[in-house]
Amino acid sequence: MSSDLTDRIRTIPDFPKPGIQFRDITTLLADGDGLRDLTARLADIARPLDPDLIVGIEARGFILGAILAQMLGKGFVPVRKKGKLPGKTVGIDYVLEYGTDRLEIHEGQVPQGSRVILIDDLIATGGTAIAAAQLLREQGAVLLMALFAIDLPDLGGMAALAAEGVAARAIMAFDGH
Ligand SMILES: O=P(O)(O)OC[C@H]1O[C@H](OP(=O)(O)OP(=O)(O)O)[C@H](O)[C@@H]1O
Ligand SMILES: Nc1ncnc2[nH]cnc12
Repeated sequence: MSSDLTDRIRTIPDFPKPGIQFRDITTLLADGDGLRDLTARLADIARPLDPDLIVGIEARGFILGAILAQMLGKGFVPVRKKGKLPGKTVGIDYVLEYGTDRLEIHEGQVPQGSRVILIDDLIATGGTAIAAAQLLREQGAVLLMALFAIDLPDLGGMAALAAEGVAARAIMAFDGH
């Protein structure tokens, strides 16, 4: 837990709907020291695992994931929401609070047997990360770890990932929704 980094996260009440405390990483990203310290800590966790690829989840996982991939000298692969990728895709449907959504990657960008680290800015219920993990495993990837800047432990996402056999780490934690 890093209080310095935590202090750089802005909390916006009632966004995008009443009762949600939105943990906004843009204030940390806009702070050069904060961005350097956060990405250094992510890289310290990821580097010893010697991944082949960093896979980031749309949208804020792209920012951290691309920086992490560059720091490690590895490639970056985006997991996008339905219909955004131009090439042939493989995907997975997953259940949201209301209805379903779909995550997709470009076919062939996560080769069978590749050792990958999955990254996103935040884990809440874990639904998004679990769907992405399942998609990667369906491609035959070895999922080394899921990494997050922020965990919301009250929503149980890290526990849900553990129940799926996915190792996971987060740099910061915030109480509440
Ligand atoms: O653990 P979960 O309950 O699945 O929630 C976590 C997801 O929610 C946020 O993305 P959001 O859905 O806001 O999409 P965006 O990054 O495209 O704005 C966050 O960046 C994670 O991807
Ligand atoms: N409280 C929250 N803040 C920012 N992103 C989120 N995604 C899901 N819950 C969130």
